[in-house]
Formats: sequence, C-alpha cells, structure tokens
Amino acid sequence: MTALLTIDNLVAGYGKLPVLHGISLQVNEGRMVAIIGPNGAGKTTLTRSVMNLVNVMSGRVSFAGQEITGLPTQEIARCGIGFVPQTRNVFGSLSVQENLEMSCTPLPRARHRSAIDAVYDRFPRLVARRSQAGRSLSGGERQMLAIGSALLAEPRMLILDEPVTGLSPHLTDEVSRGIAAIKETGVTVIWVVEENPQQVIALSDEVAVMQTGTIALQKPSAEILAADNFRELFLGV
Ligand SMILES: Nc1ncnc2c1ncn2[C@@H]1O[C@H](COP(=O)(O)OP(=O)(O)OP(=O)(O)O)[C@@H](O)[C@H]1O
Repeated sequence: MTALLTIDNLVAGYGKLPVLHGISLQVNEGRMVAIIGPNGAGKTTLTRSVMNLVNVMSGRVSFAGQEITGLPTQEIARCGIGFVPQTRNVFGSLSVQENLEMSCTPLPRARHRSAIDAVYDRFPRLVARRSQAGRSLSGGERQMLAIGSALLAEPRMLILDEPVTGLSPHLTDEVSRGIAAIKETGVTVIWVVEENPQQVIALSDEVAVMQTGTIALQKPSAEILAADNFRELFLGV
C-alpha cells in the first residue's frame, strides 16, 4: 500500500519550545487513522505542523511523493490536504450557503452548484440552515459545514481535529457517519480524537497513540480494540 502522507522525525512547537519530539507517522492512501492520546500530548500540534501552522524545527513531511515541509499553508492545501481545525473553522458572519460558495474557489465555476449540492446531500441537516449565519449554528452543524467546506477543494486527505468533541451522542453519530461516508469515497482521513475514542477507533483502520510529543504506538484498530487492557494502555486511565 502506498504512503500518501509520511512524517519523518518531526520536531515542532511554539517559539523555541519543541512540543513534538521526533514524530514519525505514515498514513496510507484511502485509510482512516485515529490519533488518540491524553490532553496536551501534542495531537493538535501534530495536525498543525503538517499544515506548517506551527514552528517546524526539524524533520520532513511528504505528501503524495512531494516534500511539503515549510511550504506556505495555502500551497500545502493545494497539494490536496483539507484541514478542519476544531474551532474557528467557518465564517461566522456568512450564511451556510455563502460559506460553501467561498470554499468553491478551487473549482471551475460551472461545477460550483453541483459541488455544493453534494455537500447538502452529505449533510442534509445543513439544507434547512442554508441562510443561517455560521456563528448561529450548533457545534455539530458547524462541524458539518466546516467539513463540507473542506470537501469542496476535493482533497485527497482530510485532517479533522476533534470533529465530534462536545457533541451530543445523536450529533456525534451523524457527523461520524458523514466522515465514514467521505472515507468510503476514497479520501484518506486523519481524525484526532479526544473523548470516547472507541467509536472512532471502530471506524478507523489504524490508531496512533500519542504521549508527550511522541507516537507511542501505531497499530491496526482491530488489535487495539481487542486488547484486554485497552483503557489502561491507550487512554492512560
Ligand atoms: N500556542 C501555543 N503556545 C505555546 N504552547 C502551546 C501552544 N499550543 C499548545 N501548546 C502546548 O503544546 C502542548 C501540546 O498541545 P496540543 O494542543 O497539541 O495537545 P493535544 O494533544 O491536542 O491536547 P488536547 O487534547 O487538550 O487538545 C501542550 O503542552 C500545550 O500547552
């Protein structure tokens, strides 16, 4: 299987302070990888370092065979990586429809309408909220809009930072089903998980466990779920 994303010995952090201490991770095309680990382990920093949004001090990131370390974030996105941060991921003053129109810019104009309709098909809850301002959406609706917006650039890989954290069980199911369906279309997914990772692990192919700025373990999901001491080993509880 081909590696779509390869992170090699990455050291990154904020200012001069490294938070990631030599991370190596490989994500194969078409797979879904869950990144789990306790608060402060560096999960968000890892996603941000792929997009060159934190200070990358050493190491390499390659995507689809091309080194992307140090490229401007916009250029990394243009290589085919869609990044959905946990917060501030939609334009609050714009309506749902306007948010989606804004995100269509990489596509030829003639395709905007059908591409936006495909997002509404993927997340039907957004249809009735078409004219509603981004800032007035519920947490789950906002995640749906943010993920839908990222899809409009037709990424080969989506990086989702805690897309279901804080959502009700019902909305968690709805967003999770949407993400699983996106993966079924061939998009590679990195899904950072904070709470209740069992459900996400069950949807994922692999799990990477982070601990204090390192990847302590990367394993197929089935093996992790089968471990008797799953909670103790992988969640630190
Ligand atoms: N902007 C920042 N400036 C300085 N240090 C930061 C900054 N953002 C995060 N850190 C530190 O980096 C470390 C890793 O944080 P990060 O947010 O990546 O962890 P996380 O695993 O995503 O945690 P959580 O699950 O709580 O979101 C923490 O010690 C945090 O305090």
